[in-house]
Amino acid sequence: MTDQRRDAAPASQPAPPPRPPSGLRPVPVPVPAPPSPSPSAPPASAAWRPGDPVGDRRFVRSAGPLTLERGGSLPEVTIAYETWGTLAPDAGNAVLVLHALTGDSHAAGGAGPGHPTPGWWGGLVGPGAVLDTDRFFVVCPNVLGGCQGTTGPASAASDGRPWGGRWPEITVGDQVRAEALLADELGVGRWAAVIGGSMGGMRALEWALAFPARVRRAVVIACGAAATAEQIALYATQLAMIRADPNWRGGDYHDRPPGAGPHVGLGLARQMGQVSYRSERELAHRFGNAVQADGRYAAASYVEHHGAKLAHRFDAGSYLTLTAAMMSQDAGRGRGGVPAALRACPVPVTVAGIDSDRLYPPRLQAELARHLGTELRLVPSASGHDGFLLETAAVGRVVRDALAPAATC
Ligand SMILES: CC(C)(COP(=O)(O)OP(=O)(O)OC[C@H]1O[C@@H](n2cnc3c(N)ncnc32)[C@H](O)[C@@H]1OP(=O)(O)O)[C@@H](O)C(=O)NCCC(=O)NCCS
Ligand SMILES: CC(=O)OCC[C@H](N)C(=O)O
Repeated sequence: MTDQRRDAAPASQPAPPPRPPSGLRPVPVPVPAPPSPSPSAPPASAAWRPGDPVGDRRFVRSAGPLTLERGGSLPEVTIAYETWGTLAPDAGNAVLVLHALTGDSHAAGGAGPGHPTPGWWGGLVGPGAVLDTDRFFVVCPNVLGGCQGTTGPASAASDGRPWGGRWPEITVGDQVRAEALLADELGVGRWAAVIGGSMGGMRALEWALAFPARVRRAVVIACGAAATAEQIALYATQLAMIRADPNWRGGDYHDRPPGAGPHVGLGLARQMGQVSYRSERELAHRFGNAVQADGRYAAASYVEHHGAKLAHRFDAGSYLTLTAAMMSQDAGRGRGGVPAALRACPVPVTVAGIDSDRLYPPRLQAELARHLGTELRLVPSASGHDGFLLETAAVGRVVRDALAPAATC
């Protein structure tokens, strides 16, 4: 596989001089850092076999093609994943944890080789934790279309060149069918639970609908049944920002020199996304209309920081294909519509939302809960949508309650 972060920002730029906030500042240049080879890609060595470890990650490769919902297929799919705990002989203790848009397989554990940051749900996974690894075998795969080891636009296609602009449109259903290949490989016939937030929640729901016999319980957090007009509008604008970057080149930039990718467009898309991930109240409280010593609005500086940070660690092609998959999310597609699909779901589903979430507002989880015939758990948080990552104690209680019946099954 190739370097999966070719859109990473170029090396050192001098800090711009302070200027008065005009609202018309030029496009910010991402914070400098030398692009490094992706720590997540499987070794290119011919000796590499599926399952061989890289850092804490392991990899499986599909035996054949993955047929895609929108047409076409991926001839071969590699899935990067991590596990914690021990799989019981009957495989009945396996729990699938699914990450959101820019997460990865590192749900728990410290930073280290292959992992620039600690696990994104570290408070929930571990010995004695809600997802008690003395009891459960926890599995977290990197999503199809991602850039942390699983096949995505930055990966090599059959001709050895990056997929780039040839990468096909994928859906949430395709992502889940790729994850089912991993379950097969691990020998997990039925998950004790499938759990996810945001884009991970969409996949947890899809697992329950597409593979009900393989899911004992699902926990669906901070998402809806189908993309809303506002989400589509926000996402479409973010995709346009990436495509408007001249370095996007129709998606064919992965074999260009490091730093020559569309990191400006990706950073702008993340800036916009970042606003939607947090609550208006939180931004007002944290930043108000304060101007920093460098002359920038604190709120602008904050989103620029997040845009720059993502441009260093994520692939623009992955951001685009994953965002497009969320835009096309519709749990009722091919199932007679959302109400019918949810009413027919035989899997017990726990539905939770973040009370200040403006991107996936609680009305969406209320709709899910109503049609699924379950109650809605609302997590109080000032942090908006990102509350599913930040409110680990409250989210942990939701997961703990959902898993309680598993002890007696
Ligand atoms: C988990 C997550 C929601 C963080 O939320 P958080 O802790 O509330 O963080 P905040 O929104 O307060 O942002 C903090 C950052 O903004 C910076 N910041 C705050 N105010 C700022 C300002 N006025 N100007 C510039 N930067 C500012 C902080 O310095 C900090 O920088 P750092 O993250 O580089 O240390 C976020 O990291 C995320 O979305 N992660 C993606 C999911 C994930 O974990 N992926 C795995 C990564 S491999
Ligand atoms: C829509 C979605 O998956 O949002 C996730 C936001 C989170 N901060 C992330 O970067 O993954």
